[in-house]
Amino acid sequence: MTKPSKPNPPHQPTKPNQKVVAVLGTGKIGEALLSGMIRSGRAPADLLVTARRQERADELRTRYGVEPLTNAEAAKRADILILACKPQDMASLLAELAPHVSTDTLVISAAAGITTAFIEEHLAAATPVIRVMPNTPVLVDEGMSVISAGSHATAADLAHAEDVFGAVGKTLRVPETQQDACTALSGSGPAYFYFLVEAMTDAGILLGLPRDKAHDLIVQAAIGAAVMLRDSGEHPVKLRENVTSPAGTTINAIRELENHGVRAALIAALEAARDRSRELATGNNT
Ligand SMILES: NC(=O)C1=CN([C@@H]2O[C@H](COP(=O)(O)OP(=O)(O)OC[C@H]3O[C@@H](n4cnc5c(N)ncnc54)[C@H](O)[C@@H]3O)[C@@H](O)[C@H]2O)C=CC1
Ligand SMILES: O=C(O)[C@@H]1CCC=N1
Repeated sequence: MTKPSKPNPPHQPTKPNQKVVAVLGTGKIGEALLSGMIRSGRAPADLLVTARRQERADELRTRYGVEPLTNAEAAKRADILILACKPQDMASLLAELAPHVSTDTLVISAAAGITTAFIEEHLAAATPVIRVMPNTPVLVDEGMSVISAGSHATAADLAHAEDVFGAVGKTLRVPETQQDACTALSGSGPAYFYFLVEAMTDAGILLGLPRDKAHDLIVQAAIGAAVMLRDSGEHPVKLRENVTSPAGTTINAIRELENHGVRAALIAALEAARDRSRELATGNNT
């Protein structure tokens, strides 16, 4: 593949060292990242977005003051491209971008399953590519973004990725071989907690509580438990034991969770998510 060069004149960022970042595919995670970058102090003038529908482009301009462009224009102007389309749309997006991405553009994919090798094959040789698996709590600056370098990404490229994603939560570097597992645990992770809250709220209804009270109680229990998990330094088993009084209420609930195979269900669920991530690797899986 021939090596395209950057257009002249380049986009001028508002700060001399500020990279221009483009989000290509501004759905749920793309918009969450965009809003996070703005909250973290990036000027809307240094942020570019692309959207397939005009209505969506107008919405993003109004909401964030960013400039919606075509994918080709964004690829020409940005220093960093964040690809946030579905894995199934990745091949066609890359085909559209390839003639316009120069080898000094950092390409970051947030798509589940899609490997850095797959992206590298579609772009000019030596294009730096990084795979990142964020999660939706980037919306509240409590995201977890798991980062792996492709074969041409440098330490400076990784630092740029950590700069972008670190502004909206934590980051963790892993070998790319662990990305499918991390996608199952962390990328999809928030959904499991929402599912548990939903189910426990239903349990509260069964026990006769109004839905809003049941919801508030479970959400606060979740927040308290999460903060203790993060800050107490205690193992989760110890934290659970501290709640579980002899001949008390909690142990009766735990026995039912074990009887119903909840632990095994969670292990199977995450394995299924990991397998789906692997299936999506080629992007052509519906
Ligand atoms: N939703 C989540 O919690 C997470 C999603 N991801 C990944 O992020 C990606 C997007 O997921 P969602 O935001 O949930 O999906 P979504 O369906 O909300 O967003 C995808 C967006 O990409 C746009 N798009 C598709 N092809 C395009 C193209 N050629 N040019 C410009 N825009 C294009 C669509 O119009 C849509 O707005 C997926 O690859 C997913 O694996 C990663 C981590 C977490
Ligand atoms: O469900 C999905 O495929 C995406 C990737 C991780 C979270 N959401």
